[in-house]
Amino acid sequence: MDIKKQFIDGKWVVSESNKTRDIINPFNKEIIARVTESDEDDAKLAIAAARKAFDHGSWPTTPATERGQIVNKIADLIERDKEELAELESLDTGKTVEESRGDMDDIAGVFRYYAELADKDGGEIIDSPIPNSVSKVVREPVGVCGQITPWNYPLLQASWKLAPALAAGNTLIMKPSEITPLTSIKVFELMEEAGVPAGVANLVLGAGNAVGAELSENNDVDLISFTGGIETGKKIMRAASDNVKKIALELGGKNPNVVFADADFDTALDQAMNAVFFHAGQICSAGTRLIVEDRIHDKFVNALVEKVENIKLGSGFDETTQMGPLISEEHLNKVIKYVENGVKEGVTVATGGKRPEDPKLQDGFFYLPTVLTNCESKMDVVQNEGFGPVITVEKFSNEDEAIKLANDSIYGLSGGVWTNDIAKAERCVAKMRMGTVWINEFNLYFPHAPWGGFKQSGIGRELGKAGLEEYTETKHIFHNLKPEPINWFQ
Ligand SMILES: NC(=O)c1ccc[n+]([C@@H]2O[C@H](COP(=O)([O-])OP(=O)(O)OC[C@H]3O[C@@H](n4cnc5c(N)ncnc54)[C@H](O)[C@@H]3O)[C@@H](O)[C@H]2O)c1
Ligand SMILES: C[N+](C)(C)CC=O
Repeated sequence: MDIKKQFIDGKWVVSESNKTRDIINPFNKEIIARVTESDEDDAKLAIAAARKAFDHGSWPTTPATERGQIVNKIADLIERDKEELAELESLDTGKTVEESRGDMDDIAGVFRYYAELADKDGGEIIDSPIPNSVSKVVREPVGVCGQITPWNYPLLQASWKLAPALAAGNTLIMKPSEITPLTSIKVFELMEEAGVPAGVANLVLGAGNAVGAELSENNDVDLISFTGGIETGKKIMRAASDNVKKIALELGGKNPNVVFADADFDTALDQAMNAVFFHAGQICSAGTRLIVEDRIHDKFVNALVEKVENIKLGSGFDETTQMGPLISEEHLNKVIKYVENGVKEGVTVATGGKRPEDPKLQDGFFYLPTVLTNCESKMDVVQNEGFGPVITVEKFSNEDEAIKLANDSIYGLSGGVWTNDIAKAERCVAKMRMGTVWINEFNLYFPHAPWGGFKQSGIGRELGKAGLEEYTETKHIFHNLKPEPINWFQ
């Protein structure tokens, strides 16, 4: 089997360590690829290449329009190779190819959005309070950016970092999750084809505690942008403090989905299911905390259980599959323990709560879609991010109680409210402490609107104009048109 390589200073190379890692298909545990395993030394080489390209290369000062054209070309190439990319993503993650195709459309859209935005901020003239002066504000690239991504949306999360970083004129080193590097490798080939100069975009592969830690602590890195779990985020924050790097953190969520009795029942039900069982619940913004008004609670739960029991599990390459496996054995075991713990806390398993018995699913990391009822806000199962196909259900009797339950979390990534009462919806979302709130919708995102978390769900924003600003420094330039001595010290 060919060894897939890392990309440093415009060259595809194997790690000096000569170590490799096998990439596993979570549907059947087959080895689908073998990749070079980068280590700290590879990360240092990649950082040095990015530093050189930033300090001495042309990319930061290339006209923004030209940078935008290259970013746009990357979008063209992603669209050209969409099917190959989608199949790779599904092989690597287990998600259905249909989902992966949707991801690839979103990803191309992200590159196009930032290509378009690249030359739109020409700076700002300030009305200077000082006579005979010009005061202006410009935005410049931050410098060398370390970018670390998770396994659940490998290329989508990468695109949210790559596209704005390149459009703003930075150089970068990306480290994808060691479990799912395949589409990132492919997109670096496309970036090379699109004309991104050598050293501007570097790719290292390998473990977080080696390569990721080096990117986070190295003094030649100016910004670290991370998407992943809260505990890793805390480590990165600590490591980044040595040279006071800029940090952008997109962390987990434990997202409330509040359903009032006056909501459109069938739509709220369908979307509540989609909010958590899509991609087997391995979504930061999954609506894992269902909070239902007591008047409809039993009817809603019964209907949910009936629908959930019909979800079809299988290979992401089977067109009839609705839900694939979890990403790995390690993660499956975490989900099993998470539900077991809930049972010890006193929840009722309304459906699921175990691995499927279907003989065709025994080789994959499958877990049945699970509904847990009789849940209380203080329980670990309600507070901790299980990151699997598991929904907890709580009930409320009035608006204040619904908001209190929704906000009872260390996280603040996203949340939804279902009601046909417009004023009630607006009152609720005004009080919900989350970076994204949906009214009569769940889990929707697009490049134009910012994404990120309140509270411990993160720092900073991706997507939208804010996602580009993360990759810029603001500089004030003051020009005295009539300099004269001050004579203070005479
Ligand atoms: N907020 C968002 O937009 C968003 C999006 C996707 C995923 N997530 C979160 O990601 C998590 C799931 O992803 P995961 O399991 O891959 O997360 P993770 O934190 O285990 O790993 C994420 C990345 O960090 C690297 N890493 C691990 N230890 C490191 C260290 N010490 N220093 C530097 N890097 C290190 C990993 O190798 C991987 O590339 C969930 O919590 C999910 O909510 C958040
Ligand atoms: C940010 N999102 C929703 C694309 C993936 C979260 O895991």
